[in-house]
Amino acid sequence: MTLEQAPSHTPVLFEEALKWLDVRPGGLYVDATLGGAGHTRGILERGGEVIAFDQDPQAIARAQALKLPGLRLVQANFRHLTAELSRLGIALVDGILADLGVSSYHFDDPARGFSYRLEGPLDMRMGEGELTAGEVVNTFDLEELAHILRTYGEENQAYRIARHIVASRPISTTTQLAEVVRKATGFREAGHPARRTFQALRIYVNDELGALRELLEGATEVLRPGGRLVVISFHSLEDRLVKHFLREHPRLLGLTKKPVVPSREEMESNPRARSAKLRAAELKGEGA
Ligand SMILES: C[S@@+](CC[C@H](N)C(=O)[O-])C[C@H]1O[C@@H](n2cnc3c(N)ncnc32)[C@H](O)[C@@H]1O
Repeated sequence: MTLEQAPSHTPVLFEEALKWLDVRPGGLYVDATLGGAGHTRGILERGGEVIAFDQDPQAIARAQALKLPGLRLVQANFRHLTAELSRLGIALVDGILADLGVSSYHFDDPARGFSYRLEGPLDMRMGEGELTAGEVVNTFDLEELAHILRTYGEENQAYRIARHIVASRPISTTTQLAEVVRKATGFREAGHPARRTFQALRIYVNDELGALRELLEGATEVLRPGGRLVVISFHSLEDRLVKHFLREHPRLLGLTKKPVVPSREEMESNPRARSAKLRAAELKGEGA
């Protein structure tokens, strides 16, 4: 089964996330990444109330249609966590969950431009930002492009790929870009050679690492003492950022020495889960 064919709504590390979040009846939780509402439903089923964020209007609309009691929806980037909560009159919450990145809905919809296997426009915006992957690919200079591919894709052949991109302009679709990368790299490796290029563009277009940093900072301001922060990440850049933040923040107590990873069964049944890493921390008490 390819990534694109994975069931559209299978939440990753479902039981583990709810366990580390320590969901209690009557508690108030933030799901910073609503997506298909899988984790949100789990929290609601355990008696928690949820304020769920998603920057994608389609995710919000799908969840609205479910009319789930105990769920409040916020269409916003999670980097605005504290401002949005204060707009709702909420000072403190009992737990915050973030299941980062794009959802299977994004990969499955060729029009969103996330998949290098499905023909679509070079968009890759999760929310309503202005910058598209097409603009980056077609207007950024060689050095900028190579920097993006190296930094956010950890791509060894960044300069070579960037040179081919510049020489092949204009590039208007996902599969055209994938083909340019394939030619540039000489298709030597296992997996699709465009995977890292697509990851890099997506992270850059959505400023994923900047938003994550602000979410983590915000979380330390709105968690009640003893409240839990649980983050599931899908690539090493995110995981590194989360690991260091949880270790180094003076108000957080790390709960997971090593990241929690999916079972073999979960990895086999849901390919998207393969690279998932969960880390959890607790906000220290006032006197700690
Ligand atoms: C991996 S999916 C979450 C799946 C969800 N946990 C479930 O069980 O269905 C991530 C979701 O978070 C959203 N998202 C990613 N980054 C975001 C951000 N900075 N602010 C708000 N939403 C974001 C995406 O639009 C996507 O719908």
